[in-house]
Amino acid sequence: LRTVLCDLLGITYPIIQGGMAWVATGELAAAVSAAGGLGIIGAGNAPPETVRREIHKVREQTDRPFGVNIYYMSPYVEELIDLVCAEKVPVVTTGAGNPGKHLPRLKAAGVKVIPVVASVALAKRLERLGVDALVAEGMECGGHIGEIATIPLVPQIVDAVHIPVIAAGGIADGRGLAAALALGAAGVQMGTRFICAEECTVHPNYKEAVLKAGDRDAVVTGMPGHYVRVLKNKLTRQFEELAARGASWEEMDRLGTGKLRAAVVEGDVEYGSLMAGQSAALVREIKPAAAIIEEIMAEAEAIISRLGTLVR
Ligand SMILES: O=C(O)COc1ccc(-c2c[nH]c(CNC(=O)Nc3ncc(Sc4ccccn4)s3)n2)cc1
Repeated sequence: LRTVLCDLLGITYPIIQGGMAWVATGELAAAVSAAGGLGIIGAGNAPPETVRREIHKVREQTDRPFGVNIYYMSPYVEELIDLVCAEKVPVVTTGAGNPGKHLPRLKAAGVKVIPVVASVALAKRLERLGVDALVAEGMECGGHIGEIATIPLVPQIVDAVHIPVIAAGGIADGRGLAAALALGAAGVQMGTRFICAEECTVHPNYKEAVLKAGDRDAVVTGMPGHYVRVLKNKLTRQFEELAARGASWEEMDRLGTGKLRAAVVEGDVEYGSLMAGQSAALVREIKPAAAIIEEIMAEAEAIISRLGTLVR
């Protein structure tokens, strides 16, 4: 099962691991890339020297393509663009902002640029600016969410652009990959599923919380324009109280700051921000990244061949 995405990025399987802040370190990205997917380092708000160390970790482990996700609310965006161009990072994904102004430099450095978008308008704007592909992220995803679910969003973006579209949001197994291909996507990006990869370096408590999550535990907190999907815990109840009394964005932001780190590094599952998507309830086991990818590919191929017989 190969798609245009495999040819565009030089990867074996059309599976991208999301560049989650604090979660997607070099260890995880290297394991996913070595297994034939595209591993991505999550730069988050980290300074360039930290990201450079993660890039070198990946390069020590594999020659396969990998990427860096640049979070456009980071104070280090300019330095990170310099870094990925200097390091000739094969792929850059971007989140929470518009990478348009950096495209000329990234393209000149031979970097493939794949922005994450949650709307058709932004998808069209970015295609016109010359990006190589797009991740269409439905609101089932973990972390900051848009307003449109994956099944309606992906085909609308597929219809609106001529570049490859990668489906994200609520996908964690071969059924999700088969569904994404049926929607016209050229591959999938998964975040929550890879939190429970053996090589992911988050605190075991965080992984445990994902394994235990049920269908209704990945709840939306925050306020209009700033919604974030996380696993229900004492922190989400504090956000609910703030929302109930009409707190300002600043108050919400103060409550949320440092909480993702608390969950990832200290394993604080009570008051940390356990960012995860609605697919958490589908993640039942911690496995090596290679096993996760192999299992998803086998399941998707079986479904697609069965669909063939059904249709025939
Ligand atoms: O219109 C424009 O100019 C650009 O507007 C945009 C608005 C939204 C997006 C967008 C949607 N989805 C994404 C990618 N998803 C995400 O970025 N998801 C995130 N989850 C949790 C985050 S919290 C965080 C991050 C770093 C450090 C610490 N905490 S970021 N980006 C992209 C562009």
